Amino acid sequence: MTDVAVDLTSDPSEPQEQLEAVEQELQEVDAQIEVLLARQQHLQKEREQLQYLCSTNERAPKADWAGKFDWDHYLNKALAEQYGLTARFRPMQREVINATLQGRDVLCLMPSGGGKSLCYQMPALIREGLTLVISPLLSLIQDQVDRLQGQGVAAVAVTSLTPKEEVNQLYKQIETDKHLKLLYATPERIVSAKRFMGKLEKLHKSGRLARIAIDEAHCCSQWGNDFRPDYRKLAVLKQQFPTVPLIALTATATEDVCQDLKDILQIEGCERFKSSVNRPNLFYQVRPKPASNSDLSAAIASCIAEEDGASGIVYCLTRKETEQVAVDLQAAGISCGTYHADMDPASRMDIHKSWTAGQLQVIVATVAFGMGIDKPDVRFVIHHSMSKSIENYYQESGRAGRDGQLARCILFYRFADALRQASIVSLEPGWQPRLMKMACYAAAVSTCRHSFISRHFAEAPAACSSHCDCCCRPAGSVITKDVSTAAQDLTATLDSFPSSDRRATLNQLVDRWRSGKGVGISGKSMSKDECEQVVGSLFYDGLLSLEMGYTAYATNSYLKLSPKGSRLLQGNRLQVRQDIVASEHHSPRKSVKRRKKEAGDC
Ligand SMILES: Nc1ncnc2c1ncn2[C@@H]1O[C@H](COP(=O)(O)OP(=O)(O)OP(=O)(O)O)[C@@H](O)[C@H]1O
Repeated sequence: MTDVAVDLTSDPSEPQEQLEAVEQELQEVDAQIEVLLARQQHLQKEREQLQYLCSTNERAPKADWAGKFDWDHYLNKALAEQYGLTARFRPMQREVINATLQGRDVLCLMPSGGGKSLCYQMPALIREGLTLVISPLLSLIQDQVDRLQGQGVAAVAVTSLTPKEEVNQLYKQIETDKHLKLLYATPERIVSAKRFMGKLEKLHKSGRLARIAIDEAHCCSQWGNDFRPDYRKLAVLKQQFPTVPLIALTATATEDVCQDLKDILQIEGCERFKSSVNRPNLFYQVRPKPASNSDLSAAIASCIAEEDGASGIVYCLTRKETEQVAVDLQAAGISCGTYHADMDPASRMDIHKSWTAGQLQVIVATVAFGMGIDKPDVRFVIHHSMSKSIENYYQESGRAGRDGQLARCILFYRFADALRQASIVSLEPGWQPRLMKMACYAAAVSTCRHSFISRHFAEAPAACSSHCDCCCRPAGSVITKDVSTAAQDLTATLDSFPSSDRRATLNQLVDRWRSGKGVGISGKSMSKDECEQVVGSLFYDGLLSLEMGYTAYATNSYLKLSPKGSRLLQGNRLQVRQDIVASEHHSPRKSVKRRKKEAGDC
């Protein structure tokens, strides 16, 4: 910065020039002041955050979170009085609550239905101040607020559905009502409503913003199963309120996702609690999916008939499928309704309510029927088509058996569905390994399904106790078949496609193979279903790979010989698993009883 000396005795044209120079310099000074003020603000926040980290480290070096705390009595009392539960916490709940009450940032990984809501509601109930809860879904928010208000807890929500006049009223209440305990909002409100953030700032300054809870925190990560761009921007919360303890909760986060969400939410030094993902009361089963829609609907109807009228969900891939399956199930005498994103919100809510109240036995839905379903007695979740990842499947099927009683999770699978899913999700980042893993789960015939899921979430293999079809399968029901001749014929068939890309859709490949127009005749002797199974086996074993083709109207999945494939085929022998249990239909209750008698577990 230079000083400008104004000489008023010089040429009269000069003061004008000098004035301009002074004004210009003043503008520069203003700009610099702005930069410095912003820097000052940033440093003040950073100082606040560092002071907070130093003080929390001093206050609670490494507490025994399961130990005794001053507030134990109040927790037990609130559990009994507010929730009508007899002072028994579920695994990890007490530890999480203690850490957050101690002022720590917390990452809480608990399975679906494990009781995450209690972990942030309980501290809100027994302490002064307001807890801000960020939740992704309006229906989920509404459900929670209704329930809390029903228990006499002062909870409100500000969402896009709140009428404008009510928003103004709520903003006033947030400022003045010292008894308000929980404030629910969607991430969009944090990210785009400046006025809302302004209110939170004021609340923070007055010392009343007690904690922040981020439900379904895996939505922060693009590696997670439900990525929502606005969740990424929640970084602003720790930047604006560094001293306010933050608790992030999720049921489905792999290690990568955990790291990602800790970075995004800026809770690197948080306490992390993880309870096992294993849901021992769920019986997992995969059944071969019939090729025809009517056979499939009949198979689903027969699964439901085994349930003696108990409540359940059937997940389909598309809106059209939900409608067709619902018609078929109704024709089979099953009371059901559909739920998908194209329905108007009021109809969706009606169906949801009738199902929750037990007036409808089954809800046939797309995954739009998702987070926040809290019906404890769902006895079965049937997947008409595979999910796009293990995380998604775990979460969708996990809506069964939230009461801890035995429930069934049945997936109908055929290899074509993996390719169908691929064409739907192929624009999502990191979709291929996730889909591949899900296909491997579905195609497995002898790997314990509970262990498969546990390993996926980096846990030790779960003790299954015969709660999956693989562990209940009688010896000899799975054979290993030598399909090396078929594999060679199939490769030659792929080679007979135009040399520019040598790729084919599943139908093109199977049709040409069976017509014998490729090289070799093995395809001629097999049914379409068998051919599809062999192609699937080669895909899981890495001989075939996927390639996506995009046109203006459609996305197609093509199969190609992978580089690994041509290397493996040189040996000319290929062992491929072949599932021969097409006619096997387990009843888990019977199987579990039978297996317990046999006392031989997996
Ligand atoms: N300690 C407890 N004892 C008995 N029931 C409990 C306890 N804690 C929570 N619950 C009940 O368990 C059910 C599931 O709880 P909650 O909705 O918090 O699960 P969640 O972990 O958020 O599941 P999701 O991830 O599927 O939303 C609720 O009905 C809740 O009232």
